[in-house]
Amino acid sequence: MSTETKCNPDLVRERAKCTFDVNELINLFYGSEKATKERRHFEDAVLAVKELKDAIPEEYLSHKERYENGVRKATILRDVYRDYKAKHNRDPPPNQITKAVIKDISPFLLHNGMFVPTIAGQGTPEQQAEWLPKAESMQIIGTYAQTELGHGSFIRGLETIATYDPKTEEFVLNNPTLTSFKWWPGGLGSTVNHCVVVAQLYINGKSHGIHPFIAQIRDLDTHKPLPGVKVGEIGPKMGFQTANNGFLGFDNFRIPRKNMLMKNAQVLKDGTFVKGINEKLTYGTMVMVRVGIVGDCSFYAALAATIAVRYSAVRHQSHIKASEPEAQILDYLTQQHKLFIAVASSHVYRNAYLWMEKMYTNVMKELSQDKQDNLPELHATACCLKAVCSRDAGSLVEECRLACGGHGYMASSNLPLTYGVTIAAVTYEGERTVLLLQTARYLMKAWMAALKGKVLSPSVSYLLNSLKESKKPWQNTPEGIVKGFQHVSFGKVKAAYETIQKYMKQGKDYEDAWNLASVQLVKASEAHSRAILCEVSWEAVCSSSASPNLSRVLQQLAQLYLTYWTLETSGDLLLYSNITKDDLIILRDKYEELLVAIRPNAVGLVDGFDLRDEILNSTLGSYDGRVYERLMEEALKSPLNQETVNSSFHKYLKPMMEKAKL
Ligand SMILES: CCCCCCCCCCC/C=C/C(=O)SCCNC(=O)CCNC(=O)[C@H](O)C(C)(C)COP(=O)(O)OP(=O)(O)OC[C@H]1O[C@@H](n2cnc3c(N)ncnc32)[C@H](O)[C@@H]1OP(=O)(O)O
Ligand SMILES: Cc1cc2nc3c(=O)[nH]c(=O)nc-3n(C[C@H](O)[C@H](O)[C@H](O)COP(=O)(O)OP(=O)(O)OC[C@H]3O[C@@H](n4cnc5c(N)ncnc54)[C@H](O)[C@@H]3O)c2cc1C
Repeated sequence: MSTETKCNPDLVRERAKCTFDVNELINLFYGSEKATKERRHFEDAVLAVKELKDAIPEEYLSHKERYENGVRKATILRDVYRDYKAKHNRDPPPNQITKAVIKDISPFLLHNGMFVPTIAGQGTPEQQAEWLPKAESMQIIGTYAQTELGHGSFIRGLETIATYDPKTEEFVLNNPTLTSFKWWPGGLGSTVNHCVVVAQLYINGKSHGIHPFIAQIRDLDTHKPLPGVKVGEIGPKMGFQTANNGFLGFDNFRIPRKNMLMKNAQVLKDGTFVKGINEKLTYGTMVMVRVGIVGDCSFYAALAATIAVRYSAVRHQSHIKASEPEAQILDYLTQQHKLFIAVASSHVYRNAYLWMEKMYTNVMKELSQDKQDNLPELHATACCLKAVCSRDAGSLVEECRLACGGHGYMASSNLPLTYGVTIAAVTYEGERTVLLLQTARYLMKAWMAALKGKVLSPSVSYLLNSLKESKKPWQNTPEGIVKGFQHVSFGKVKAAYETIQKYMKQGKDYEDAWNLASVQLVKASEAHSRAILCEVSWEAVCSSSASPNLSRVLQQLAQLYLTYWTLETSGDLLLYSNITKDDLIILRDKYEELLVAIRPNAVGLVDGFDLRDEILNSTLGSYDGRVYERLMEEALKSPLNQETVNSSFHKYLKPMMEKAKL
């Protein structure tokens, strides 16, 4: 981190006000002092590589140049990872240094994030032994090719076909229609030479559902597409410019039988299909990534909050009192209302991620012993938390951007790109509504079980309690608010269920009744997610090992989250819990008190995310607060400022002005 010597005096004052030890917060957030040290050490090693520094900001490069620069840096970064592993005999610690290097999204994201994990999770030991060493060492580069032009959400509707030919013991891959073309996979455009292709399996004319296959699509020496492969890049997007998303189609492209990933289901040499214990295990990589996305949401909220809070401490505009100097914009309560929820939410998502990660690890362990009982709960929980956290994180980043006024609109603030990248998570890895409806299926089943008095899984057991406790008075405590959110979820689950029953009594079949109730079903899932986020984060704060000084501030943040959402969803609480108008007024006052209480620690709290200037990559958010200097320095890098008079003056402006004289 930079020293305080050249720091903006407002930030120096802010840091002096902080009531807790920032290093303690950093160590708590990242797990331990050792974890912090190792992470920083690795980040130092990456940032010491001169070739990773960009000569000019990415925004001035063409689409093609941006990609090429991204690949160049991704390969150097990969060497640093490899060297670290060789030296320390372990992988580098979890870190976000790719943000400092690639800025946008790495063309290797899908290789590391989905290609390798799919081989590890869906391959037999023999298949893992064949491909993992090559993939992990980057002898081969891959992606996860599932989505098609015509289908992304409904994966049973995918049209890519893998027909087994027992004579040659091969699968023949085909994309018979335009809509069957793979569309979106990261790195597919120009980077990868392999992919996991998700395709419909046909044996002797019979369909056996979708399965993952490994296909080599480009020559390893020339990188030319292999015969029978049509592949390319899909063009510019809202973000993900360097992710190199691509399209892909096969024309009678043959792959050996062993290239179907067969941990779950198998095709024997003679074409016999052996079903797996649960066909949904084929969707396993998506579950893993959905859990990871909750963690990503914590990072993006932290990044945006760090930029906006530091900027708001440096920025002065207007007066609170006419007699006093212009105020730091962070002193306006409205600004605190916009920003502190982003700080608080980052902690909430982090705790939810750690909680989900544990659930994921347990279920994976159980699956390895052929025990599947807790898989539905994992799937339902990962779906709704991914859906709610990504949408909320996107909104929080946008609110942080807006809170920086005009300068937040500058690319050099890094907030526009951060928004583009964060909001993508609402769609990828399962579109928000679609995932919430998956959770709703689970909730409806849980509700029916609750009505029968059955024992429910831990994440929905509150439905039973709420059934018993619906008459208890509201309590204006964090625990009371958590219960309140559970009552809202309970009320919405019950209402959605009863709506389905109502339509069925009117003669509709279950599917139509489901569709007619689906707005309510989505809202029930959202309420369920909010109840989980509130409960998990409050419990995490209460059981944390933080010192009293830090613990006080973390509790304030967690209470801010609870109170913010109570006020945001007060209508629901009035409808489904025993909260009263008076309780809401008390909580409104409490919320304002929390903003005021958190205010002196705002800069300390974002320093506690320990995001280096290179990761923030923002003129507005640097540790030293040299906002105006940086804005000007970055503007001067514009190619338009490298010449006094641009040629367009002579070509267009001057002739126009002269014509106007005639
Ligand atoms: C740590 C790593 C983090 C780093 C991140 C790096 C990577 C970033 C990636 C960024 C790039 C993005 C990549 C992608 O987007 S890849 C493509 C992702 N695509 C999707 O997510 C598609 C979404 N659609 C689906 O998942 C399915 O189609 C859907 C679940 C919506 C429906 O499937 P299906 O029609 O087959 O199922 P039903 O609705 O009929 O349900 C039947 C029952 O099956 C249960 N089910 C469904 N899915 C699962 C699952 N994954 N696990 C367990 N069980 C599952 C479902 O609940 C039903 O059960 P019941 O019958 O009991 O109700
Ligand atoms: C940046 C980015 C990167 C991606 N990377 C990859 C990748 O590497 N590999 C890959 O395979 N894919 C990738 N994808 C694709 C992504 O997984 C899909 O776009 C996503 O799953 C959504 O599917 P869709 O585009 O078909 O949306 P659609 O399903 O067409 O959604 C459109 C609308 O229809 C609604 N809808 C659809 N079905 C239902 C339903 N059953 N009930 C109610 N409403 C419904 C949705 O809610 C939404 O409002 C990526 C996408 C993005 C944006």
